[in-house]
Parts: sequence; structure tokens; C-alpha cells
Amino acid sequence: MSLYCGITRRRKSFWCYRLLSTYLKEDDDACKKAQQTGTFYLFHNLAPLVQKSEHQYLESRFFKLLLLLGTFGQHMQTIEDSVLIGCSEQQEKPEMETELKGSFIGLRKALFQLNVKNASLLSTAQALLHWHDAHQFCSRSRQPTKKNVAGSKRVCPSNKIIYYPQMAPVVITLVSDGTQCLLVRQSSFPKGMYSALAGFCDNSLEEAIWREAAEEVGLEVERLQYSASQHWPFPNGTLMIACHATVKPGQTEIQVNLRELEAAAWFSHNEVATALRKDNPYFQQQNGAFPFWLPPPPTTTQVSHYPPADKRSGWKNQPVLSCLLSSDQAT
Ligand SMILES: NC(=O)C1=CN([C@@H]2O[C@H](COP(=O)(O)OP(=O)(O)OC[C@H]3O[C@@H](n4cnc5c(N)ncnc54)[C@H](O)[C@@H]3O)[C@@H](O)[C@H]2O)C=CC1
Ligand SMILES: [Mg+2]
Repeated sequence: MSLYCGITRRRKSFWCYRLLSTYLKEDDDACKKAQQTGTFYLFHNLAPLVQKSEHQYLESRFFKLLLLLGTFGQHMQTIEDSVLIGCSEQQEKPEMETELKGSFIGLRKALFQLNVKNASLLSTAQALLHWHDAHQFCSRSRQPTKKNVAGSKRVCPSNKIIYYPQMAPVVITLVSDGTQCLLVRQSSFPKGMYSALAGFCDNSLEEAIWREAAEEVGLEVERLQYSASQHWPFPNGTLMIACHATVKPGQTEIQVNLRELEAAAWFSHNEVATALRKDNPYFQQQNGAFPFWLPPPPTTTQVSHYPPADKRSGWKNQPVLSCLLSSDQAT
């Protein structure tokens, strides 16, 4: 089955979808046919639609979507012409929210409300939508690029350059001294949230880990070890690569780089385990119920779908950070 997502933006509507079969990405006819059995997910200006009552993401079948488009004065042509990009002058966000009994909310907030499957699909969908939106023109010819039906690439009609969606590699590293974990927070994080050290990779994973630890907290790390990876939609779609690293006993003094971080501290296994057990920390911290929490679990994308759970050796169906902390705790 194909999965589709659509996006509405101001008065215009943009449609794209995520396809599970590789051949559909290249075969336009097969792709169009597959739309008819696809499931659609809706966005407004990159904000996914979440139904108010059930805290569920709205899924809509093709024919249900056609009815919906009719309600808002759109036509079948909108889907055919614009799986990723379409246009309707009559579509208004509040009217659509009322009709669909839901609301378009920011993806970060949505990730806290949805189950793993929906959160991961929305995460991938939003990154893909964002990539298409940002690659409307060929950087060589400056002509508008044209997406293929599946939305797996964009082509410049004048010079045939093909653009494929990209993910920036980011390494996220749990540093341990054998008994404690190093967690940090940036000033942009929600109040109380801590995470592992993270940084974009310019060169290699090893270089990025050493550089981030040295630059952000003044630590020299060793024994780097890969743990897991996941797709992460922010800021523009990244491949988060999770690793472990250690510091030598006695070399744990932190020097927080205040240009990059707001705080950094060592946390005991008990503190981390308690934070990981908290349900829906986003809302708890809103109430001031506890000061320290970790990113929520429903963020895995590729990890949660492929390979199947029983075929993963050593992978955990958890977000990168939780995975890191859990396995660290086990050692
Ligand atoms: N899931 C999680 O728990 C966490 C996820 N993250 C993600 O990891 C990413 C990297 O973490 P940071 O500490 O912010 O990285 P960072 O420590 O490398 O600092 C960010 C800076 O890197 C530079 N940069 C290099 N390549 C870039 C690119 N492709 N896109 C944007 N900026 C680039 C920019 O100057 C930017 O200001 C963040 O975007 C964030 O979304 C970060 C912390 C926790
Ligand atoms: Mg960083």
C-alpha cells in the first residue's frame, strides 16, 4: 500500500506522498494507479493535521480525499497535477480544520501526541515536503525544476540535472565515564529538556564526535562505538547517527561552551532511568512537575519500519537518545 501526504499552504495546496515500493518512484503510471489505494496525510504549511478528540493523526483514503477536495472546491486534477505541488484558491485552513474535526499543529508538538508509526510517517513526510519546497529551482539553470510523480526526485527540464532528497548527517553521542552519562541542553530546547551531545558531520563520525566533545564541553573522548540511527526532520531532515563514547576516569571536568550550550551535567543511571520512564514529558514539564526530561519515544522512522523488528540485530525500537541511554544503562 502506498502512503501519501498532502500539504496546504496559505491558500494553496501541495500534495506529496511517501512510497514504500522503489519501482513506484520511477514508474509514473504505476504511481498514479497506486494513489487510488493510498492513504493521505494532511499538512497545512508543514503543520500536520491532528484530530482534536482522539489525538490521532488523520488518515484519509483516496476517495474520501476526493470528497474532501470537492467540499473545498478542488478537483481530481489537483491530485494528478500536483502530488507534491498543487493549487487551490478556495481552501482555507480554519474551514478545513472544522470539516476534518482536527487542527494543524507544529510537528514537534505532534510527535509527542502520536504513536510511533504515525509520528515516524509524519516526520518523513514533513522532511520530504520541506525538501521539495526548498528545491523548486535548478541551481545551475535557475529554471523551475519538475518533480516526478512519486516525489522521489526533481529534474531540471532544460539541462536534465536530477536532484534527490538529501539528509544531513548528524552524530549524537552519549558520553559516559563508566558510571554517569553526560547530557546537555541548548537554550532553544523546551524547558527542562536535556539530550546527548549532537553535531553535524563535516568529515567523519569520529572527527565530529571528538570535535563536538572538545568544543562544547571541553572533554577528550575515546572508545567510540556506533549504536543506532534514525531519521530526524529538524531542521531540514537529518540522519541522526547515535554513538557511545567514554572519558577516562578522573577526566570528567566539564567546560561548558556557552556560545553553543546553556548547560551540561553528568547524570546518574537512576536519574536517567527515571526520566526515561516518564510518560509524555512535554506536558509534564509544562506543569512544572519535574525539571529534567528527555526527548519523547515516538520519533523513529527507518528504524521502526525497516528492517522488521525481528530482523534487527542490536537495534532497538526507540529513539536514538533513549536507545543510547538504555543500552548504556545495561552496561
Ligand atoms: N533528537 C535529539 O535528541 C536531538 C537532536 N538534535 C538535532 O541535531 C542537530 C545538530 O545538533 P546541533 O547541536 O545543533 O549541531 P552543531 O553542534 O553542529 O551546531 C549547529 C551549527 O552547525 C552548523 N552546521 C553545519 N552543517 C549544518 C547543516 N547541514 N545544517 C544546519 N547547520 C549546520 C551551523 O553553523 C549550525 O549553527 C540539530 O539540528 C537537532 O535537530 C540535537 C540535539 C538533540
Ligand atoms: Mg551541538
